[in-house]
Amino acid sequence: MDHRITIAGAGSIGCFVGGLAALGGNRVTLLGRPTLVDTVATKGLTLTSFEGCSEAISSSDVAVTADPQAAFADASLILVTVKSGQTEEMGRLIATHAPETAVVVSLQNGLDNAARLRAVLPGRRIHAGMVSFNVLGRGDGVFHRGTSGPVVIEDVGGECPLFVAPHLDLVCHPRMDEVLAGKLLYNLNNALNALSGLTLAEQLADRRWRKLFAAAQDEALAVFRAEGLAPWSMSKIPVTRMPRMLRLPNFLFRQVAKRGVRIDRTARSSMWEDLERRRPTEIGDLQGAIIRRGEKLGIATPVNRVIADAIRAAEQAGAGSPGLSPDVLLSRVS
Ligand SMILES: NC(=O)C1=CN([C@@H]2O[C@H](COP(=O)(O)OP(=O)(O)OC[C@H]3O[C@@H](n4cnc5c(N)ncnc54)[C@H](OP(=O)(O)O)[C@@H]3O)[C@@H](O)[C@H]2O)C=CC1
Ligand SMILES: CC(C)(CO)C(=O)C(=O)O
Repeated sequence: MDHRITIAGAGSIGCFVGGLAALGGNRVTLLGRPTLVDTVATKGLTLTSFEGCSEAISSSDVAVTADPQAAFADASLILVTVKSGQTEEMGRLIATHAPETAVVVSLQNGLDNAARLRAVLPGRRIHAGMVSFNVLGRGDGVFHRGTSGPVVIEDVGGECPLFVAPHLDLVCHPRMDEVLAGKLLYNLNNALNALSGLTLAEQLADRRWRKLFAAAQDEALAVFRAEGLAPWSMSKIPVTRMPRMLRLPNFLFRQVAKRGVRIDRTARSSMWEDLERRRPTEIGDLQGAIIRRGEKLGIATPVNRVIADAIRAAEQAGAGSPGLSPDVLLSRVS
């Protein structure tokens, strides 16, 4: 079915998913900041991918505006793609401007963005969602996908708002708490990648960074286990086995990693981009979620705390990625 889709917060994920949805025949409107509006209105979008594909979407095939009233007026499906810190604000814009019948899907990282939307949009149809792949903006309306994986949308009582979008693998799942817990386990590396200043491929090639990532995952897995939550695996490698895999020596890790998420040479975490652009990061919704849940359960999370503190220091310094050595963090956790 063709939808009238509004992208609520057009940045990396919003432009990529929205652009492909436009290519799939949906009527798409991007709600974005004025600079993005100017760029897309003049240059359209160019979407490239680690698989080598490249799609151009002309400005006549996708509407773009900074005006929430115009963006939401006749939406049938709203994809929320703002950072977690802006969820409530975007929810309130939806409450004011969007038809009651519009279905809302959160395509954000973190565990509870759909719940936050439900709190500001009572009575509306809200679905959690999860984008497993990475997208970075390259300027001039170009957005590049650097890793593999599906988009997962919550099946609520047999209803799941799928839409046509070439190149996207869209799937439904009834247990988004498990899917989002599985994604959070990957996202625990966002901060490490941002602190390293390296590409994901360079950073994960270094066993010292992988040991930090594994230790952060161990803490999160202990929290999820205590909560009775079984995290979903995004790749053929069961997510519960990832800490062991990450600790392998380089030559073995390289072999096993071939079965996991595919990563191209340019990909970096969205948190790296946040630091570089001097924007607040989502650390409170990633490491922070594990720290808070651990506190409630009496489970210690010292590694995630060290990582979160380092990100907060980098945010305050406002100088982009600090380009830390993993040894600095390892000395703080041991
Ligand atoms: N990038 C990635 O690879 C991935 C990201 N995600 C998740 O997806 C979500 C979105 O991330 P990402 O796409 O990177 O974020 P971006 O910051 O690139 O995109 C969000 C955009 O929305 C804009 N925005 C916020 N509020 C408004 C508003 N009221 N009106 C118009 N524009 C607005 C923001 O502008 P401004 O910055 O000025 O506020 C920003 O440009 C996050 O939760 C992230 O964790 C998930 C998987 C991968
Ligand atoms: C890198 C990736 C795909 C997984 O951690 C991500 O979600 C992000 O950059 O925010």
